[in-house]
Amino acid sequence: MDQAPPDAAAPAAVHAEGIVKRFGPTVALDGVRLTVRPGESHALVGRNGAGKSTLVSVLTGLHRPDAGQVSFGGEPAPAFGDTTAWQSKVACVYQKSMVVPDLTVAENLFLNNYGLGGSGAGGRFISWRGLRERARELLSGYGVDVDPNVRAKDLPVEQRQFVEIARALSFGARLIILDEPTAQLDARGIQRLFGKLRELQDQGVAFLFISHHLQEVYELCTAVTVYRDARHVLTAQVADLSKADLVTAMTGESSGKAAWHAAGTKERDTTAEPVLRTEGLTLEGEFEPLDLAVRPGEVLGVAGAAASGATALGEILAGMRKPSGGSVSMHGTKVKPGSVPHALDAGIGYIPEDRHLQGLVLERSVAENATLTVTDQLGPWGTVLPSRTREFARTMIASLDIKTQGPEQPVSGLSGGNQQKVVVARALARKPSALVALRPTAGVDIKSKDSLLGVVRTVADQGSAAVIISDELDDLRVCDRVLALFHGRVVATFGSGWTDQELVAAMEGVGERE
Ligand SMILES: Nc1ncnc2c1ncn2[C@@H]1O[C@H](COP(=O)(O)OP(=O)(O)OP(=O)(O)O)[C@@H](O)[C@H]1O
Repeated sequence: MDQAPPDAAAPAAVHAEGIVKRFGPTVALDGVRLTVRPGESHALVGRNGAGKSTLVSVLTGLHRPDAGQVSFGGEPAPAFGDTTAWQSKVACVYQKSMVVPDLTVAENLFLNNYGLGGSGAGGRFISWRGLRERARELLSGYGVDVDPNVRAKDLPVEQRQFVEIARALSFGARLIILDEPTAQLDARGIQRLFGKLRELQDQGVAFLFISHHLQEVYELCTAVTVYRDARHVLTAQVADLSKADLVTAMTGESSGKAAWHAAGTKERDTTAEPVLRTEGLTLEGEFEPLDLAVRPGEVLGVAGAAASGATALGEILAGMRKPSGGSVSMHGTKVKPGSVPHALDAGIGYIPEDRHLQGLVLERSVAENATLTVTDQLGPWGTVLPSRTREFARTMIASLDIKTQGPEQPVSGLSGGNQQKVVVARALARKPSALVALRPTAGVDIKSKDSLLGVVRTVADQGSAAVIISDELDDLRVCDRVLALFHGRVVATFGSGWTDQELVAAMEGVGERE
């Protein structure tokens, strides 16, 4: 941490005090506070459901708090509903893009703000050339090297985030909230993002950083605030707080060492017939022909960063995409390619990466979502008995530690990490013979991560096969064997006992090991 210390005398970039927010019977925030100083990079951490996203909604004017005050730069927050005024104070870069995919970078930068880009005619006439020039100036002013003529949808995630940050700064905001900004970035992308954030901090921009990756908190942030069960627990300088103390503050328990369910805990029959097999499986432009064999009791890891082809592999195994060649078989029988129902019938359970697009029906209850794939087992002759659905959901809620008011609560009212657990519950509901998980712990807190990966390990120990596709080292630690994919090619194979450095190097295409 080599940044200059934030100016303690200057008014806080944001100060929130006594914030209370209720959703029906749920108290999401119970009198919490937060202060972020100019030029500071401040982490907000806590377990799933602790109240982080709710605070972000309050700080960005999306939710009106039931009690408490917010100020920016020493001035009271704008009136509720005055969107333009809020935009001039604060912006949040979400995992989900806020830019309009079909518009160019320049258009996105000056969306609702054309006067700035044009001739100053108050937005009545748009000077496209002026717009582009102004966009170029603005981006280079913040040191962002992105072509303003490119459509937003063609930008890599990292550059899209830069554009969103530049856009917020152009509205006058001096506080940027980053909600899990590294979720879709590879190691180099993360370093570039962090480099950019440090530069902006030196110019006095303040960041509130929300992440479940504690090592990123230690790398980037100067201060940290912990919420637990809707309450403020601690604010400290990162340098003064050990990781163990931070985890204790988050969980309320003395942490000890996380009990990772290590690979190879049980003797396996290495001659058993594979449950899941691929032969010459390939998707042109994504990955080269791949022969995989996953035996009962085995967890196979496929390690690969964004452009490795790993995601496409997972989607093909789940029947969501068609391969351009080769086959997938279950217990020796070929599975019809590109068909989710056939994959399900063959016994393949799938935990998708994006819970919103592929996982959940948000307005339906936890119970309904958790049982979507097993409605045929919930009552006689195709009926669905609500009592059985609820009972099933209760078991899942308990075993996965899902924080919810109960099985009847709509999934839209759950925190992000708890929604992800419902997706996992749904995949497990059918008791799959092969479980395919794509970055299963994205957005899940450190303690839940442990129990979730433990569930995958248990499913395998009970005789199923499991494939975990991820670039998260913690996800891969439960695996018995890990293949590293780089640009669509297996570049290394690891048994247990790999080091973080070796695996990262292989995923980045700079280390080879057979
Ligand atoms: N719209 C809503 N309706 C009902 N309850 C809600 C709503 N939004 C949030 N909650 C509840 O408020 C609590 C805090 O949720 P919040 O999303 O702020 O947690 P979080 O700390 O961001 O969690 P995560 O790390 O999982 O994203 C949770 O119990 C959640 O179920």
